[in-house]
Amino acid sequence: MTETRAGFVALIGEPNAGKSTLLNQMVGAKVSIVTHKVQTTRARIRGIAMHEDSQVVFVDTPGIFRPRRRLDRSMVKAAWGGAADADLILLLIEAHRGLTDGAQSIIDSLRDHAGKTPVALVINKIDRVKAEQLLELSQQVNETFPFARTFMISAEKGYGCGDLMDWLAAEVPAGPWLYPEDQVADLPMRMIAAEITREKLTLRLHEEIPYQLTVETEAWEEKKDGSARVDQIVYVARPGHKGIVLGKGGETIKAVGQAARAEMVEFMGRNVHLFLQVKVRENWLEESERYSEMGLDFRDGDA
Ligand SMILES: Nc1nc2c(ncn2[C@@H]2O[C@H](COP(=O)(O)OP(=O)(O)OP(=O)(O)O)[C@@H](O)[C@H]2O)c(=O)[nH]1
Repeated sequence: MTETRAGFVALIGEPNAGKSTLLNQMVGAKVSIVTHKVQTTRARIRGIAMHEDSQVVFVDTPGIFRPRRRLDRSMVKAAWGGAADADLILLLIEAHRGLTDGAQSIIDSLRDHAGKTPVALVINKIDRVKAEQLLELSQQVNETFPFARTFMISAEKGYGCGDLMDWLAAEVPAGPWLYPEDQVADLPMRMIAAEITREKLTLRLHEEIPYQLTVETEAWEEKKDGSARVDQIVYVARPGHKGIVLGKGGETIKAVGQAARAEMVEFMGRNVHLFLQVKVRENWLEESERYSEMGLDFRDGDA
């Protein structure tokens, strides 16, 4: 019997570094929704890649950025918690932007938060620069932190992604798979569906609220006629937000539901019946139970 391996890989980087694009490339499906809107992702499982006998579970974090408001600080804390709990961390930087202030501040935080978790530097978007520039940048960034490895990739074109995947598959710890093989196919669909709805909410609502809401696919039922019934709950952090998400006479949630359903139909290529409910869940960021359901453990909360 061959030995199985499995582990969590946290993707960190400035907004737009290409985390979602890389995930899509590695997982081989449109698991993570690529959007031009910044900071749309929060710590959670974003995709599972099976590579030979390894199961690599990618955890995406919100754009780790410098906190300005209180909410941002708790988001950043959660993001770093997700990163430190992972088996490996990938720091994505953009080749053409180089070592930006934002990237530098993430590297500074890595010193405080990464602990013993190995961090690999992933220089993305190499299709946008010349080779000399790349070597110089790699050297410059490597002087700032003891990265376990450096990869130069183009997430969009797939360059270098195979080597990165080989490395991840070899580096995750030996052990049983975290998700049964037959669930791996199903789990992303539920996550994709939740992500689609969250994206529609983000596009429709004011700036502040989207970071304080989360969407979960509660139930997924396969119908005899080939369609799927999808029940989702939109959790908001404050009672006052419920009304905003619902909108006047339920207008907002209805429009979000229609847009999300249309995208799900297109994505899955079959009919979908989508049911959305809005519930209040205060302090959801601290709810470790929810996070552990997603494969993350936020027990001590001050990682
Ligand atoms: N030229 C080039 N563009 C890329 C590459 N990878 C990603 N992009 C583009 O960069 C933009 C941002 O990519 P995303 O994958 O959404 O970035 P992200 O880090 O997930 O962003 P957030 O979720 O907002 O933090 C998109 O327009 C991608 O098409 C690459 O290798 N080369």
